Amino acid sequence: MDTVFIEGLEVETLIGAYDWERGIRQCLHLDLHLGWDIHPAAEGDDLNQALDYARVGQAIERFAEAARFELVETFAERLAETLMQEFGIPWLRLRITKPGVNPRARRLGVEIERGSR
Ligand SMILES: Nc1nc2c(c(=O)[nH]1)N=C([C@H](O)[C@@H](O)CO)CN2
Repeated sequence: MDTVFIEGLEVETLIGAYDWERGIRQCLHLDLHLGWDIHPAAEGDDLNQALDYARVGQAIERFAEAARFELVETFAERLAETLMQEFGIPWLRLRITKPGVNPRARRLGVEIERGSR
């Protein structure tokens, strides 16, 4: 299956399991690969047939704005459900990196794949 992707998207949200994290907003880095058949959009040169990555980005911003989770796992699961439902995405891979947690690690976070190709 073809994919539409968004890499290195930064969002601010309330996220964290510790008390000191419940009163601040932190940055998460998102990489998404979204399964989508691009043929209909390409044949008609028609945005209405495309998975509009601008609209997906806006939906992610809205989701992050409202989210109040402790774990990046929960953020990932709920965001995947939201995007698949709202846009009819059949499959996605989502990687979430939480910067600044461990200075000895280059990156840490979670990666999930949901749906079927
Ligand atoms: N697997 C996870 N481990 C940890 C998480 C998490 O969301 N998933 N969160 C924390 C803390 O919130 C940490 O990020 C604070 O710096 C610790 N481990």
